[in-house]
Amino acid sequence: MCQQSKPQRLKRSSPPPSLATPDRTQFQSQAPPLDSCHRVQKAWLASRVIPRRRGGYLMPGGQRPLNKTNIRLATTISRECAFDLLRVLWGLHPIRTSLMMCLNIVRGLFPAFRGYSQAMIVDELQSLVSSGHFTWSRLVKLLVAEILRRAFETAVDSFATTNENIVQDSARFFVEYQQVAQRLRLDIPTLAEPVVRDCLQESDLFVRSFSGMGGFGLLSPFDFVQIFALMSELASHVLVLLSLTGGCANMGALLLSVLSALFPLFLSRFGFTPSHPDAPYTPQEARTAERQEKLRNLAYSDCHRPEILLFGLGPWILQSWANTRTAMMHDERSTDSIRSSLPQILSQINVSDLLFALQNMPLLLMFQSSSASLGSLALYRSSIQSLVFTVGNLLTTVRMAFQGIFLMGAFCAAMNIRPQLNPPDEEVVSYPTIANGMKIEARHLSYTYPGSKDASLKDVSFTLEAGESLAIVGYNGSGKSTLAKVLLRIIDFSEGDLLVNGVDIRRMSPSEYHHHVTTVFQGFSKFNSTVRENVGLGFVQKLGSQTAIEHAMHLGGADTFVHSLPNGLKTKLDISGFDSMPYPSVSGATAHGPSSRIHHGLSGGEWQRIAISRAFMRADRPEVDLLLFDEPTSSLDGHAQNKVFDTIDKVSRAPSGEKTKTVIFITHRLSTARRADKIAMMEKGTISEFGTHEELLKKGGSYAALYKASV
Ligand SMILES: Nc1ncnc2c1ncn2[C@@H]1O[C@H](COP(=O)(O)OP(=O)(O)OP(=O)(O)O)[C@@H](O)[C@H]1O
Repeated sequence: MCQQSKPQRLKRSSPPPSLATPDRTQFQSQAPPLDSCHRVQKAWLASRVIPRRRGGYLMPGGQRPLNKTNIRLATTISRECAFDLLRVLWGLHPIRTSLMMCLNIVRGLFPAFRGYSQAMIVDELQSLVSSGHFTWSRLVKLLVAEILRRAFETAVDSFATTNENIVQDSARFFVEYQQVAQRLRLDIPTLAEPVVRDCLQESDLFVRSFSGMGGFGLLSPFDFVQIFALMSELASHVLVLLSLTGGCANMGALLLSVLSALFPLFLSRFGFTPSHPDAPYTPQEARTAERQEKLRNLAYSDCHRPEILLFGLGPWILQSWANTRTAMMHDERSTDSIRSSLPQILSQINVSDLLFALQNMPLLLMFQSSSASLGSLALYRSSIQSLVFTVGNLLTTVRMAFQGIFLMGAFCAAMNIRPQLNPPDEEVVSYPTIANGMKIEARHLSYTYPGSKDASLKDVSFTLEAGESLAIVGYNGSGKSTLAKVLLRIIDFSEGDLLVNGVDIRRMSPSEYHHHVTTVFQGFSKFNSTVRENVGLGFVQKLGSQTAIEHAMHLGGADTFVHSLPNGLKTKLDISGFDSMPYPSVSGATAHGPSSRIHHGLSGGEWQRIAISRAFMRADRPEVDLLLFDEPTSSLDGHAQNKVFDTIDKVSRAPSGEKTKTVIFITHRLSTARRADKIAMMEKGTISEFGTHEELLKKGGSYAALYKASV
């Protein structure tokens, strides 16, 4: 299957007609050889082209017209990915899946079998009546036999449904897991590509089709089994009809039969059909569902992406999501097993359906003197109706399957998108550790944001020795944060070189590099969670350690106000500024405990202290060589600000006083900037002045002017 092979790297190349701008990224055309995954990507992309509309692409989820080109593309996708994907899904539960296929084919035979069996009953009754030896006991016996047959059918149906649910659940877990994992792997530049976003959106639709969220074109691979069932049903009806000889043209009897066929409908309208209320949502299930959704959103969220990448939260999110998903599936399965108990099976026997057995009574009475076989008449009638119905169903299913193939293609293509910042496997080098922190050499760096006309970084060059501290200052919009993101390997640069400890940063795996840095972003994340998680996620391995979290909060100056919060570390923080609504439960009580209703808001400065504490969760770890803070104290009072910079200084040194970490901070407070060993003055995307505070003052340039203005 595609996702088992090496993921494809995205590159800029000549765009397809619908992605007309030359800068747009599309799936890489690696030639030669054009491997199977790439063929799927190309076929999926081509299927979105709107014919005769230059540059026109279908919206994600848009229906592909049934034409020659799309049939060819669907065939390519099926050949390259569908069968492999089905094989992997089959491998999750080989026996149950085989059973599911067989049972579906058997279930397809039920309607014809039912009609045939009823015809036999009717014929039997006809011969009883015409022979003049009519006895009620014989009739009751036949009806009981029919009811038992129906009960058997229902039991098989129920077993098949339970089996199918188990198979579908594991398949669903598999595809959802793959999807969430892939989302977490992707970096910001990759996710910024429109074609990647569309692909992920269609892939998401495919994954959702496993949840039974129907709609046209949403057909999971396991629903394809339905096609087999329908075909076996169709074949059985055709066989029955072929086996019937001649036709009885008694219109009155046919009319009577049609009216009696409508009778069950009346019954269901007046509430005789058993209802199947949804299982109530317990508070525990509500909490699990809420957490699962929250983690899924976190994996999908763009605003949290930098910190997820930087703090390496991918595996933690994935694991936590998998735990909640498994718990939910366990709950659903136990509900299913309760449902499949004997009384439940019996209650599923449809009363109105059973009455079908009585439908032929009027016919019998009418034809008791006739030599015509009532059974064959009834069978002929029901087979014709079923045949028409089955053909209609089959056509709809095939049309949905056709659309489903393209969504499956999107899923296979999405699984093979390679994060742009990841170096090719053959070029990867490990992060080289050197003494005293991280040495950074930037040479003529330039960067333009996608879609922007002007470069945000232009010809940026500087060298920072390991253990040195650098303050980046400058006017708003001069490129300071952009430079920070480039240095943190959150975004790429278009031109120039960036060496870290003497090695090209582009040759390092970003996730490995991120182990050696910690940061506070200017627009840091506010997680919709407890204080504990908001701080502890800075070093997820210590998330369970109260001591580590307390220590980080102490360094970040957050301990005092956190201790005064109603639930201390367990206080849920409100990121929206609005109280979140409690989750309703069946009993009318909230799904949360009493304390969890409290979502506490924080001031800007308090949030900033939480973000600083998060960075301090790992700042003093030996493997962390670079501390980068983008305006970390912009909301703090002067006293707190000095304390934070004292702490940064302390953390960046060994107990002996020797510098062990490189520090970079961006600030607008020049009184703070002068604490740094070096200062970079940024103007219009470039470093206009670089040196010590004294050197720059002496120079009398932009920095000196800015400094004089600030004091
Ligand atoms: N995502 C983006 N897409 C396009 N342009 C961007 C984006 N982010 C920033 N820019 C532009 O890049 C330039 C540099 O922005 P940057 O955030 O690096 O400035 P800054 O020096 O950090 O500003 P401030 O002091 O206000 O924080 C600005 O002109 C800004 O408009």
